[in-house]
Amino acid sequence: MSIQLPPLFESRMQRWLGGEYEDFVASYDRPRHAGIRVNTLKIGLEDFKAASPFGLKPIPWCETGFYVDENERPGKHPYYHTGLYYIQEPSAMEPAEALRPEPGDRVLDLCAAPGGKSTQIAAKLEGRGVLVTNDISAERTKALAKNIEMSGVRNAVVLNETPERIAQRFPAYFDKILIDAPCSGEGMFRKDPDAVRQWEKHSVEVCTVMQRDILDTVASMLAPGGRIVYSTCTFSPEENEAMIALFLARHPDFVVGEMPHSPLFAPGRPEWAAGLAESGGGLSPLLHEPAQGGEPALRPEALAQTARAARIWPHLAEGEGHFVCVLEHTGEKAAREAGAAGTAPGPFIGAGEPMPAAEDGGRASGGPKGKGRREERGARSPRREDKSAREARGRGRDAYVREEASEETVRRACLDFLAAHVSVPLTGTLLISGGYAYACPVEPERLRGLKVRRSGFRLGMVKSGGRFVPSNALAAALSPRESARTLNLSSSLPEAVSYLKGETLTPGEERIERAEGVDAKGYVLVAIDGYAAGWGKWASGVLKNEYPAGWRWNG
Ligand SMILES: C[S@@+](CC[C@H](N)C(=O)[O-])C[C@H]1O[C@@H](n2cnc3c(N)ncnc32)[C@H](O)[C@@H]1O
Repeated sequence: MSIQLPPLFESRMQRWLGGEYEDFVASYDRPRHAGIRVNTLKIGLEDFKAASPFGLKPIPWCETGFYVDENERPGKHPYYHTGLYYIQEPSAMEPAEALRPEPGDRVLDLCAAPGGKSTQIAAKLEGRGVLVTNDISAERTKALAKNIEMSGVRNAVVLNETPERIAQRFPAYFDKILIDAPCSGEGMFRKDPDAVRQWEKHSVEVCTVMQRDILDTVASMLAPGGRIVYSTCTFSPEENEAMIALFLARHPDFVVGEMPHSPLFAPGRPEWAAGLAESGGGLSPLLHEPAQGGEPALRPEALAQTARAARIWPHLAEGEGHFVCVLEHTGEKAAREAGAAGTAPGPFIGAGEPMPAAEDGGRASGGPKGKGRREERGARSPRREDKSAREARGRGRDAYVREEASEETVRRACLDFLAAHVSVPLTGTLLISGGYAYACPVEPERLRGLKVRRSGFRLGMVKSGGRFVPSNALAAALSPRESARTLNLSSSLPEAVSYLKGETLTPGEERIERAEGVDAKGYVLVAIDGYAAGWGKWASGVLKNEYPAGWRWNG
């Protein structure tokens, strides 16, 4: 075997798997499986299948997931940069499927970085409802925010907080919560040899204490009748079945729910956890703590429920090792009125004068722009549009400089920019935070005092001289028909990669597609094969590249 497994891990697995052990270890010598998940916020599934640069083989438990050949280098295609797909390990696609988020839900993804499952949840929300996505690691939330933004998500808040502090602000708030728990990572030994080295450090003992605390805190954030999905990428029963059974003992208002794809996966193994408790063995100190009333911590009826969880085994499925368990709250779900606290309060654009929405809301509708585009945009009066753009410029400079980008200045500049450049039905509260304008999908006061990486959909900021600079998050979330000006590049020509590398392009004026009455000079949405990538600023045949340094194509 090419991987040196920790001896303690080997002996434990041998004991539990018995005759299956040989097949299990043999899987370490087989190549790992690579997957991509189509981002339906930006492209329809059928459109992607038709346009895919890679051979696709469906992943049976995720409709939008496909096995791909890693040698085709999916991270090195312009479509990756336009957020058309996310590169994700196939088994890791199951937890968000089991969560079953629906448009309009309030969802928390607590341990979210770098954002594989958050982007999957966001696609399922279809831009409606709220996604609060969090990670305790400040460094890792940078990648999380980037992935959320590159995927064109408009209704997410990105936090960098402890579960306890989030719970103080969001009691009984969420319909669905995903805990992709920090774990000892045994299921990643094949994918990531470093996980073997990390096993001692992120030991089962340490992880179980963290997992117990996370589960208890999360329970207080779930609305009655809500659903939690708990997942790990490890095999140890202490972190899986035993963890769930201990949770059920402390929280009798939860039951283990059915897994949506259970026939595809192996069941949970309650008997392994029971064996640990009976032998007084096991690597978790929690197994030896008596529950309330002096009863044994692991109760048989709670353990029995964990057979309904799913184990994904590398020797039985085409994916790495995972454990996924659905926890359903038995309380009654309360009906929520549209616009009730915490849901998006409604369009804010144009100070109560929303621009007309694209017919389909503009999502998943990118694609090559048809003839009809100008007609659709014609719904917006070109005269009004021109006037508003002129006013924004005219009022501009001096006023902005004098006001030193006060919140009101940023707010006004943002609204002016949106009015002149995009027609997009934004909802939420227009919030100014850290100099940036955001469309915030939750009541802003909930975020007060929290460490926030993104207060919502980042729209842009005012720079010196009073210029409003739109964010790339705004560009990535638009479809070309929602932009006043677009330059469409072809993925089959070097210009697409040049743009993604941050280079200046020199497109002629005739290539700047624009709404009626809009001249070519100014901010242009740059799209690749009809899918938005970022901004450029066009003047006199030169497109200044505004693609952010941190997103650029390397190598
Ligand atoms: C398995 S990874 C998450 C992967 C992620 N869900 C995805 O799909 O891309 C676990 C994450 O939990 C975070 N974490 C660890 N302890 C945490 C805690 N107490 N609260 C929130 N996040 C935590 C780690 O920083 C790590 O990024």
